[in-house]
Amino acid sequence: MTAPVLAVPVLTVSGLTVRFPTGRRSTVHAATDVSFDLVPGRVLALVGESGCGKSVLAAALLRLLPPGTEVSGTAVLAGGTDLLGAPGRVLRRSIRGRRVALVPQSAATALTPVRTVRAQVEETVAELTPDVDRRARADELATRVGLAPADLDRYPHELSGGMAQRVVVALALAGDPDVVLADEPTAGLDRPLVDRTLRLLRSVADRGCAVLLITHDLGALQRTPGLVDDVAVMYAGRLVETGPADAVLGDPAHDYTRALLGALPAGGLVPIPGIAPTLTDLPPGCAWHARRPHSGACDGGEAVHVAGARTSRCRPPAGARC
Ligand SMILES: Nc1ncnc2c1ncn2[C@@H]1O[C@H](COP(=O)(O)OP(=O)(O)OP(=O)(O)O)[C@@H](O)[C@H]1O
Ligand code: NI
Repeated sequence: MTAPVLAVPVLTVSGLTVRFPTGRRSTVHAATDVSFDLVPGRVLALVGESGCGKSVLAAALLRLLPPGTEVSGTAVLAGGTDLLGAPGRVLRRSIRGRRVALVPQSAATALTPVRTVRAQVEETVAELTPDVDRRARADELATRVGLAPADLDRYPHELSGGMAQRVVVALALAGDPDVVLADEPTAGLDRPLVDRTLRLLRSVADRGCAVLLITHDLGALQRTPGLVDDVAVMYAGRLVETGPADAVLGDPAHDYTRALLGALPAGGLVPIPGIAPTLTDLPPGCAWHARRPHSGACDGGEAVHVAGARTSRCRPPAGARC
């Protein structure tokens, strides 16, 4: 019997906490004590309702949050650089785009309308890898994301939404990053394009990148098994459940994950009960418990239960040790 190959993370996020002071007594608790690993060749989907802190998490990792934001915790790349602690100069020169790249939410706003796509891709190539032939590299990146090199000679408005989305993935791949953070890359796309974009990100991981896919489209993950490897469920700024995708989506441990799945067409379109908490005014203890006090599905505590590769707050997954 061969021993299992241990996956070595390329990015280890520990205790990431983000606070936006918004007034004399008011603070947005956008992310609280978030920990996860990103592993080469794997896609981790970060899911949760609108406003739960997903985008803030990605922006924190790239240090794109406004001045005055309070960020604590660590996010350590293989080799030792802490994304949250490294000087801005180091981030700009050797990390952003080169080791950690972002696929933004909207291709339309990421691309300049007045220049051809080729000009924009070649500019990024020249900036990140000045020694390579930029035209050849741009063509290679286009092919890699499923575009014809001739497509690059068009202006952004001449591309379909799906093609524009491919261009921003090509831009993210230009510096050959180890980590790709994709923030709602399928927002506003129709179902075939959602599936195509997700398959593209799967192929990016299959070539060795670690991918964080932020999405609230749980349905897309459910209808194509194998698209993502792992799932982290975020609620009110905290990860309430993490684990392999088939386990989390097929047999959720946390009541909130069950509620999210139940709100999908396949789950019966049951609205998530109660209202999402305000992140300036979180209850002590478990915020989901406060929303569903009589569900019997939560002990109201904050304990993280662990079973193999799965974790769940409040409610143990099968086989958990407490
Ligand atoms: N600069 C800021 N100042 C104050 N609050 C902010 C700031 N940026 C984000 N927030 C708040 O942080 C919380 C988390 O926002 P975030 O954009 O991360 O949510 P999300 O999970 O990505 O939602 P969506 O799925 O709608 O994109 C929200 O309450 C938001 O209003
Ligand atoms: Ni709870």
